[in-house]
Amino acid sequence: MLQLSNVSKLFHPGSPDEKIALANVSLHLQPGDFVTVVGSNGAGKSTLMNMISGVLKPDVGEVRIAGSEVSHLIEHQRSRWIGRVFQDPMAGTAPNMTIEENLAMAYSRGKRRGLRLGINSSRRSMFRNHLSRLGIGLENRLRAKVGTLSGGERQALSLLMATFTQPRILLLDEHTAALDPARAELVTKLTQSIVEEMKLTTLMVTHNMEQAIRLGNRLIMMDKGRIILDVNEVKKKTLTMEELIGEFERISGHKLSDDRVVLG
Ligand SMILES: Nc1ncnc2c1ncn2[C@@H]1O[C@H](COP(=O)(O)OP(=O)(O)OP(=O)(O)O)[C@@H](O)[C@H]1O
Repeated sequence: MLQLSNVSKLFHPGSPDEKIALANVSLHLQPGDFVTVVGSNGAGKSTLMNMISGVLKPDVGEVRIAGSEVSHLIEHQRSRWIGRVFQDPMAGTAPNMTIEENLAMAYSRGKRRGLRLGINSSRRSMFRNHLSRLGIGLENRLRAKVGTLSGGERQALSLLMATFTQPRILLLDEHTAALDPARAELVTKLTQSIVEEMKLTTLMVTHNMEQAIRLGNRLIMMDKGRIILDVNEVKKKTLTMEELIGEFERISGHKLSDDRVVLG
């Protein structure tokens, strides 16, 4: 479903600020894979997500989604294949628009102009059905401005919007990191159920090691622009946090330097 082949990205090449963000990264995700991504500060996790979503283009290498080469396509040209939820609850939604307007916008994403429909009663009832699955009462607040929702409610809505049209790839960029523990757990549970139900191919960056081990069927660890550890479903089931951090230090040759790391 997703194939990165020998992808490299260098920022400010040839200058004293030169940074290797991705170094010859290859990654292949099967349909329905749910991969958690961990690593130290500056390891290249966000660059990897940006490379998949089209915010960045590789200097070298190629990106394929569902068999099509998309390396040359910019972000909005890939948007119908990709759903993304960011760390910042303000990022995925339009605060001055209502819940139903936000959902209508998400629903029309990637559709041809003529196929875009406004908000009518059948659409409203479809939105209500989707919202009720979140279990937080948003189905009764269709006309509330999104800016009035709490951070957790906004992230739940962002998740729904990102997955509304069954994207080929779902990118979760530390999407629970800015929430308090109870809200983070709620959004994590919603993520699990939506991903499982829709069988979405998912990549989730997290600084929470416990979450990285508990969720998904595969875990990759990055350091200095490379994937240094790739843990499969069987190994992940028995993996402990101590082993994961020990493996990181053994392979990378240095301590896991992550000022945001959460050990669970
Ligand atoms: N737009 C940019 N311009 C210059 N350097 C950049 C840019 N984006 C990222 N980098 C550099 O590329 C490297 C990888 O950064 P990236 O943000 O992908 O890491 P990360 O793993 O997401 O880190 P963190 O967990 O700290 O957010 C870092 O050295 C970073 O400073």
